[in-house]
Amino acid sequence: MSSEPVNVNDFKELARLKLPKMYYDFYAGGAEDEHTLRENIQAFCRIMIRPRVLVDVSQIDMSTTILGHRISAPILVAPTAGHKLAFHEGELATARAAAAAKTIMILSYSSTCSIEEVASSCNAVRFFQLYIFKRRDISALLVQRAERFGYKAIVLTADTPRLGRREADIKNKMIAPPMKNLEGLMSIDVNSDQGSKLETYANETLDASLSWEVCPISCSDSFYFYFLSSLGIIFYHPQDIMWLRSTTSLPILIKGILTHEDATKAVEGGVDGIIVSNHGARQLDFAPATISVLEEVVHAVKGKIPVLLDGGVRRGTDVFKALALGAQAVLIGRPVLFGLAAKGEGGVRTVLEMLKNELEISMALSGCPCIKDITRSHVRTQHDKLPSML
Ligand SMILES: Cc1cc2nc3c(=O)[nH]c(=O)nc-3n(C[C@H](O)[C@H](O)[C@H](O)COP(=O)(O)O)c2cc1C
Ligand SMILES: CCCCC(=O)C(=O)O
Repeated sequence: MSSEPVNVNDFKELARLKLPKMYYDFYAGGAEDEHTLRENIQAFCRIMIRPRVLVDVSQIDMSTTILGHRISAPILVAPTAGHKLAFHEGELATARAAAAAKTIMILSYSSTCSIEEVASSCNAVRFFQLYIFKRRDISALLVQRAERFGYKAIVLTADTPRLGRREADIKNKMIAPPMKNLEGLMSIDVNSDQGSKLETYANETLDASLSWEVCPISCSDSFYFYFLSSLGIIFYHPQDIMWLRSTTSLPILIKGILTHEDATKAVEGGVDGIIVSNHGARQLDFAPATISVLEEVVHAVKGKIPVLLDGGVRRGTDVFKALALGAQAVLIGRPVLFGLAAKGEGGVRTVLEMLKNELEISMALSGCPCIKDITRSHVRTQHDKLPSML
């Protein structure tokens, strides 16, 4: 491509030209037939915006607050593995770009720069994404390191009891990117010579028994516990989430929720936020497009905790649509990786700026000067029956 990129999608082609095929496929690919990968994008296209005119939009304020942290726009950096496969400075470059954009970066546990290196590289607000390993002591240690180094929340990814079948990675015999946080704790080498080594590594190490299973809350020394149980009232809590809580005082968000059933369990389980996500369509093919189930989750949550969304966000209008359907903010995954591969830190900055600029113009042209002005009535989904469609 000879000309400069003018939108986020242009970065994908630039990245393809720069990256070795194995890495490009790893970043771009989805699970199996990639039906959900396409749907994540196409479902946004089926939603129309209902603009209002003659609203004073001479000042647009995109700033918002997530878990008490003020950011310049509701667009966060999603946790993604292996940034050094894209650019030699890896997550340090991404973190600096997030700081420049005044937004939050969620660092993947499988980052190629460590929790500590990223913390000292910039003053972006950072969250830390976690998987729970069979070796729980290692997960607990990572959480404690993140907390000590100033990360502000733990994002527990719940959609990966096993790694999805990413067929390009299987064909390419994808190797696991070097995971700096695990140095000295766990080997990422696998014996197998077949298929995706990343998949083998993940399936050997991640704890697939993680569940919502509940146990009675253990506060046996509490007067209230005796009092309430004497009335037959007992509180039950999901024990795995309780375990995570016991390792940290940070807020916990659950990433990978797609149904009202799980959203309700998350609220009852006392988590601090939900990320509606299908892991960028890399796990279960034929999982629904995230934007198509956002409202279902938002209704179940009833405003008790923040709901965020990722998957297929490529335009400012996509951000606008997600906010109209009840998300507090969105996360972007691949656009950041493609920006990083194409132009390093500057590429990630440009990607974030492009989306912010597009959101700004979408708000202006829809008659929404502030984030809170974006409401459900600013979009029309295929399920809405409006007089204009009858
Ligand atoms: C190359 C790649 C690596 C990823 N690694 C992780 C990860 O380590 N942990 C995680 O929770 N999600 C991971 N994800 C999923 C993202 O956090 C996010 O859900 C997804 O990329 C959003 O969709 P989008 O790429 O269409 O924006 C990864 C996604 C990609 C593309
Ligand atoms: C075991 C590392 C998994 C990284 C990941 O979540 C992804 O590639 O989607």
